[in-house]
Amino acid sequence: MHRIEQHACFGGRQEVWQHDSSTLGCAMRFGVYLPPQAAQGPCPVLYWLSGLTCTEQNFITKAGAQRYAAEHGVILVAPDTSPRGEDITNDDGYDLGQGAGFYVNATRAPWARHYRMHDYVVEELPALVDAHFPTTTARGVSGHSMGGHGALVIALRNPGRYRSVSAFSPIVAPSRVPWGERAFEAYLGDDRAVWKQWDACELLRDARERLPLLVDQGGDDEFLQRQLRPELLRDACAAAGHPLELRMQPGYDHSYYFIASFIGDHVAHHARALHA
Ligand SMILES: N[C@@H](CCC(=O)N[C@@H](CSC=O)C(=O)NCC(=O)O)C(=O)O
Repeated sequence: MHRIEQHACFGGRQEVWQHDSSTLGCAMRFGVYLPPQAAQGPCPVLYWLSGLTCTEQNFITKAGAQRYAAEHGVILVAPDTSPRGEDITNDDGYDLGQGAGFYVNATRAPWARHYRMHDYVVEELPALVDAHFPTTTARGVSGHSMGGHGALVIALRNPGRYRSVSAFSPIVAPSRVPWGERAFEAYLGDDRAVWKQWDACELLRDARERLPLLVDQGGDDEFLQRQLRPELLRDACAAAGHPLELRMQPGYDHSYYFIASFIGDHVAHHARALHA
């Protein structure tokens, strides 16, 4: 593993690292923000999962989260959104292949060989982060859009592994919207029963842990009705008795301007659980 960027930032350091991933079978990059408190001792980690078309750069350059991570003494880790490389299967569309890993473990050829973003985010990356940086065992997970889906599904599939979860504009029911249907058919095949294992609204029914969900959704989001459908999450949480704070934010779109406007609330939400 080697460092490819280092910048002073709010008294701490924003870094980008590259390593060879055994899970994905390719080189991967991730951003890590080390708050000033990390120079004195271990800090908890908030994992951020970005959306379609993103790399490790979008969140670290656009969300403005470092200010709040420095305030709360939280390490931020932001991985890329898929395996990458010329020899890695891709698609011409922005919503499949590189930049669109959907945080699942693909089971279908030709995707299954490299597209294992769930295991990368849940197993390999935290082990690497914990070995190289001053971390405590407390972890939270958050993300945007495809990454919001990833955060919800990863928390629901792995009870006990995360202390907090939140999402911006998440794809809450990928089995029922075009982005998710296209990705799941390619990565998982056409058996929709299998898709349910990767769909937050389905997983909520039998969740073994009831971590409170904080979700922000822009009211003027261009993807609101066709791809995101937050009402399905509201209904699934109500039916399962799962705690949800769904905040509709009038006038906000799907962009990182929206994320930057409310990321402080999300970092504070995670910090409360991670420092408890
Ligand atoms: N029409 C866009 C679609 C890509 C897009 O909007 N990506 C979002 C996430 S969408 C859901 O996962 C994003 O975060 N983009 C990067 C950014 O910095 O804003 C296109 O064709 O690119």
